[in-house]
Amino acid sequence: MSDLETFPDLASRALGGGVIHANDEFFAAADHLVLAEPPGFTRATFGPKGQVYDGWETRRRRTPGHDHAIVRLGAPGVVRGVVVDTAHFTGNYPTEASVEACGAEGHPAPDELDGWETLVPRSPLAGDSRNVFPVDSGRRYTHVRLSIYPDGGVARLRVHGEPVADPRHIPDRFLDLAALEHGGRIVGCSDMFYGSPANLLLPGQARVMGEGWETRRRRDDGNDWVEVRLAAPGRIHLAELDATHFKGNAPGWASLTAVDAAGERLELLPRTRLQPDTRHRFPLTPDRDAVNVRLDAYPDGGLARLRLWGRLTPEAFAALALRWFEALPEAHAAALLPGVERPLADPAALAPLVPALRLG
Ligand SMILES: NC(=O)NC(NC(N)=O)C(=O)[O-]
Repeated sequence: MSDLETFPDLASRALGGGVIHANDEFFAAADHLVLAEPPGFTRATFGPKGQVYDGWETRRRRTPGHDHAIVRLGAPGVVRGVVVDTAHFTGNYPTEASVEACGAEGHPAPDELDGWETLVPRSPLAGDSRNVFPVDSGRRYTHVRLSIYPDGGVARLRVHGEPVADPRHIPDRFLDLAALEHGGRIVGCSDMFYGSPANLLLPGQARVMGEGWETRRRRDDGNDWVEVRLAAPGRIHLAELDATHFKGNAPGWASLTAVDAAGERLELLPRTRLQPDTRHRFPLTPDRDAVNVRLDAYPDGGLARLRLWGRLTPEAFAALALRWFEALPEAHAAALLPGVERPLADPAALAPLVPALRLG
């Protein structure tokens, strides 16, 4: 895994990303760009329009110009890099591509988006390849626009980055502190033989076993584990250990251990029996706030999702609100709080936008 791929794909359908516009989809629908699974290909498979591709493919241009598609990110955030994957496009890949992004308020239609900023300038592409472009912007974007020159096919567009949660979507400072879309992430794991632990933190329910975290069969006396860095420090009140789809391979037992800001360990859930194919909920009453949580699975097995519902400390909520506002693109920040200078000296300046800051 490259360094870039340790950041989640903000555009992925698995996080709720979607293609909201493409000027041409003659050969293959742009919706394929954000599918989580790697692109496939079956040679000499022809539909009514031509060869079937698992990607976005436009017709051969006979007029000047270029083609483009717009993706709404599943989790808005700071982009660290983009992968324009031309897998299986050999005689029909675009010779160049560029990527722009913007930050929008609310739920805009494609033609209402503006303030596009360049993430990747017009750059050459290789065919049947992962074309990797590091991005150094620091801004929080909600949409990206892929332009291809002059036309052709792209299998996937990966937009790796750090999700930045909107504090206005966190009522009463209560949220799933482990969720990828809020900024939770995996920082350690004993085994990911059959499935990535990052799947545990995705939204929604897994459709099949392959959408969860699964280890190989253990043949020693140890046990498997995964460690989560919470989106921000908070008090966990409900843990959800979802073993849905794991019927012959759910862990027999599980425990949860938190680490607080001082590095002290805190037992959240003692070793507890699990049932196969079951969504377990455990109300918790810890006396301290957590920063990291380790899930131990005994002895091995798989889980579909891990949710750690809890309340952010007032300081953590203020820090999260500040991070969000400081990362907004210039025009977006100015539209929300006209005349306010950044960096903000005090997060209280955000109270007109984020009333929960007043509750302290
Ligand atoms: N063999 C092809 O892939 N041809 C064409 N594309 C499709 N999808 O048939 C083309 O013109 O790029």
